[in-house]
Amino acid sequence: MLHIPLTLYLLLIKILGIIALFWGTNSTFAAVTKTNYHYLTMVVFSEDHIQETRRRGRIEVICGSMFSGKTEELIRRLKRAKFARQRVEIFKPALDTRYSEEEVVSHDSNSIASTPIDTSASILLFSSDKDVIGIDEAQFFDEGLINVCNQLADSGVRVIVAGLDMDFKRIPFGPIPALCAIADEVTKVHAICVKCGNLAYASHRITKSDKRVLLGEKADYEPLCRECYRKAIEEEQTIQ
Ligand SMILES: Nc1ncnc2c1ncn2[C@@H]1O[C@H](COP(=O)(O)OP(=O)(O)O)[C@@H](O)[C@H]1O
Ligand SMILES: Cc1cn([C@H]2C[C@H](O)[C@@H](COP(=O)(O)O)O2)c(=O)[nH]c1=O
Ligand SMILES: [Zn+2]
Repeated sequence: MLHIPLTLYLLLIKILGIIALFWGTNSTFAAVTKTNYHYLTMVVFSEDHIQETRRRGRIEVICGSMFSGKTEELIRRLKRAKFARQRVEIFKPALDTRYSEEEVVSHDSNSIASTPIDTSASILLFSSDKDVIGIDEAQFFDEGLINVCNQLADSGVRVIVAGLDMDFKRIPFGPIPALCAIADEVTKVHAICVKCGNLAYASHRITKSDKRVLLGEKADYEPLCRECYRKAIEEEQTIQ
């Protein structure tokens, strides 16, 4: 097959796509080229850049199990906002001292400076004149966070919230479910199930403890898919 570089191929498809859009006939060529054009623009040019840079209030939620990449995705969006010279502030619950007291840190050691706070009300105190607010580990905040996020978004701020959607028992965690309901956009991310390699959606607790809040990482939790989670719980129940 003729080897054309990807960029040239994309350009060609784009030009053909534009011709096909104007052509407007129902010929097979037009239909196929239009489909290709829409598919490629969807897949290759999927960055929603306008939403990122235009100052418009909105709530984005990034949720999923442990190790699913929530913090990495949060840091990625916040760093891009900083590159766009937007005024960014990041909060995390003061109780989350796992990797650092001052920074938001991912399992892969990506980090960004943050302000640790005890209650959601403090967010409003530190958010004047900000364009973008990031909040990590939001499951640990009080229910007041829902109103705080709405207030910020209504006043034109882009709010990006990351947090666990479920606790280790798979019960919806803290303010996250309500935040998903009021969000403009929800991104559900997945880890890899450590037992079978499928997509994981739950955080199975390995350590023996029934407390809802138990800070930890790989020694205490493992990401599992639905089937492996069910089997793990069944095994635990037969041992008891
Ligand atoms: N089972 C796993 N599945 C996916 N990523 C994993 C797994 N175990 C470790 N990781 C690492 O965790 C990183 C994601 O970390 P992070 O963004 O802090 O996740 P989260 O905030 O959702 O807990 C991945 O890039 C990967 O390097
Ligand atoms: C499931 C579950 C988790 N936690 C804790 C464990 C970690 O310290 C954080 C989650 O961090 P991550 O960035 O999502 O990996 O929450 C908890 O206290 N209770 C739970 O049920
Ligand atoms: Zn599995």
